[in-house]
Amino acid sequence: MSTAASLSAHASPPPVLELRGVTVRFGSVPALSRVSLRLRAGEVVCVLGENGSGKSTLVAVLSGLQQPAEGELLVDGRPERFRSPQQARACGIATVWQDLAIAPLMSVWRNFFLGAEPIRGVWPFRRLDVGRAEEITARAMARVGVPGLDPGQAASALQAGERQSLAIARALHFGARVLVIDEPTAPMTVAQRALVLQSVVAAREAGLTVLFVTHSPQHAHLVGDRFLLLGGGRVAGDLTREDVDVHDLTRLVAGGDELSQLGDSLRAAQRDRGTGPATR
Ligand SMILES: Nc1ncnc2c1ncn2[C@@H]1O[C@H](COP(=O)(O)OP(=O)(O)OP(=O)(O)O)[C@@H](O)[C@H]1O
Repeated sequence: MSTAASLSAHASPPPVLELRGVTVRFGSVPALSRVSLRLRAGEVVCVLGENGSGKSTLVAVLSGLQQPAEGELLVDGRPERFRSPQQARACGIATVWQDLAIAPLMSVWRNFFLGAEPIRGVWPFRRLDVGRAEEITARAMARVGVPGLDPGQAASALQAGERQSLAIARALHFGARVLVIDEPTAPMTVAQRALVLQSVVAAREAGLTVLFVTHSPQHAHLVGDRFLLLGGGRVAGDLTREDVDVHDLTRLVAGGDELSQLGDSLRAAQRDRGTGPATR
């Protein structure tokens, strides 16, 4: 094997999704400032930060709702420019929004398929295969930790966590590769919150990459492999599970200045160890 061929054979695959120096401004206010991040296959990266730190703007960029003023977005190492959420979806990026738009009067299975329902028979005798649609929906929901759900019931009967699970199950079923989840800030029971976390774990087990935006360091530490800390629209820290325990993470998210200082010293330490990412 030639040197070049052996190098490429051993090169690690590019990140599934990468941002390089992304800046978003609203008027003169930068909501994101030169943000770089890399999402690798099968990892859960949690995004944490105070109100106004840029979390929603980051979600908007990744989901094609907001185009950056500067910087690059790469999918599998290829530069992409999302001009709409459809383009992000076509690249396998599914976003589960806080305030999910569901059709409350339609059944759970109808909401699951939304236009992609299984059909049986041949034209002109084509029929919607309701039995199969219900079976697929029930199986997909069980996979994300909601077993025994009646897929025929109205979606309005679902609680907040179950609605998130439905959206995650849908993304899994329809072949998303990256799941961007904006955890609802609205009050939820512990059981409903647990469902969202369970769905995150199920997505990772299915090999998906997950970017999980949460206000809770405790939730982040339960499911995350890495923690991206935003402060004032900048990446103030990019930490692994080995870097921080849940108490450190909680303290860091609560204290902005300390967070940036710790982020700086951790990045310096990573550079010294040669383990840090090149662009941060
Ligand atoms: N459409 C907009 N027009 C003007 N400024 C905006 C807009 N959206 C966000 N901003 C500003 O950009 C900054 C980042 O906001 P963003 O909503 O991304 O933060 P966040 O971390 O998601 O906050 P929260 O946790 O409160 O949702 C804030 O200063 C916010 O006021």
